[in-house]
Amino acid sequence: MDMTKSPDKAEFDRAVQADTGTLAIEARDLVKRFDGTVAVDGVDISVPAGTIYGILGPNGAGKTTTLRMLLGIIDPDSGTRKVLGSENPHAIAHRIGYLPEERGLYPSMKAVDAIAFVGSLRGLPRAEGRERGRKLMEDYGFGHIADRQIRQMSKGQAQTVQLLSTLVHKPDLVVLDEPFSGLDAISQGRLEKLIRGLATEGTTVIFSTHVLAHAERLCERIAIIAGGKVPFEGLVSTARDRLPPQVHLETRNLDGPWRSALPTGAEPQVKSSGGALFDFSLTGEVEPLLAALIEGGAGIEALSIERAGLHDAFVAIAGEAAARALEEGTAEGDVK
Ligand SMILES: Nc1ncnc2c1ncn2[C@@H]1O[C@H](COP(=O)(O)OP(=O)(O)OP(=O)(O)O)[C@@H](O)[C@H]1O
Repeated sequence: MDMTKSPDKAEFDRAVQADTGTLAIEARDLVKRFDGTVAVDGVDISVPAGTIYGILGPNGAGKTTTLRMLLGIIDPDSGTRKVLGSENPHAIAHRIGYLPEERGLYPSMKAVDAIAFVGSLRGLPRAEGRERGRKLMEDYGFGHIADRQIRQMSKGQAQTVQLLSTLVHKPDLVVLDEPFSGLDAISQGRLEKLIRGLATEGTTVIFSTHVLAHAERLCERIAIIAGGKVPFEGLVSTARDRLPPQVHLETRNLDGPWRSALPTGAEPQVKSSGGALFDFSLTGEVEPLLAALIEGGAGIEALSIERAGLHDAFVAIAGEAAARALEEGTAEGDVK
């Protein structure tokens, strides 16, 4: 599906620009081939400034390649990208923090020195980097290991230090490639909090993930990517609204005039107590349904109406195979 021409996306972009005048990232129709094989095939991305954005897809979908094109590490074969208002990502590198998929800091460096070193690559004087690095470590609850060498740290601790190093020069945009991979449940929760805090302070965050729950909890907008294509780009709520809400209804009575208010095909499961259970998709408004149930004497015992979750929306948008690949790519220990 060509989302560039999708009315809801075009409308949202216009609304975003009218509201804030700012998209931190605007990429259109990015294409990248490796040895003749298309890795990324027409990706569109619109990230409003100060928001959290997720690129969601299974292994090999094209997430890293997309992020690298946005950063200017590789150039697209075609398409356009504008990052923090610039069409040349290198010109604004000092305003970006990047956690690459490949992890690694110098093992012999102390944490504060490693953070200062990464900051210096983005133009921050080392002494200031060390000072800020210590503060970042303390704020994160890592003050007690600020002077420990990277080699003496656990994998998760070292990864967190690397993440903090991407923030030391106070970037306007933070790009995180699979930041949750390899972290235990508690560290993942703390990272979610850190990301939320960044956005609250006005920093734009874009991250890739193959775990739906992180995207669902954190993001305002997402791109769903599968096989290099983006079948959905937009608000998480818009993705969820692709599917009708699900109604679960329990009634004391089995029959009555109220039954005509239920969609055709909503077959009851008869309860031994005489009532019935119904599960069906809400096709119209809630109020008329509720009125018909009450006035028609259904005897409501329980009623819940649930919006579709991102998982079901993902299946509807990207298909069963992509959803299975997403789940299979979820490494053991990943927290959902
Ligand atoms: N430098 C490269 N040379 C050749 N093929 C590449 C290169 N980089 C990526 N690819 C291929 O492009 C496709 C997309 O890879 P990419 O790393 O962007 O996916 P991803 O969604 O980030 O997956 P993962 O989570 O596994 O890293 C894959 O088929 C991959 O094998």
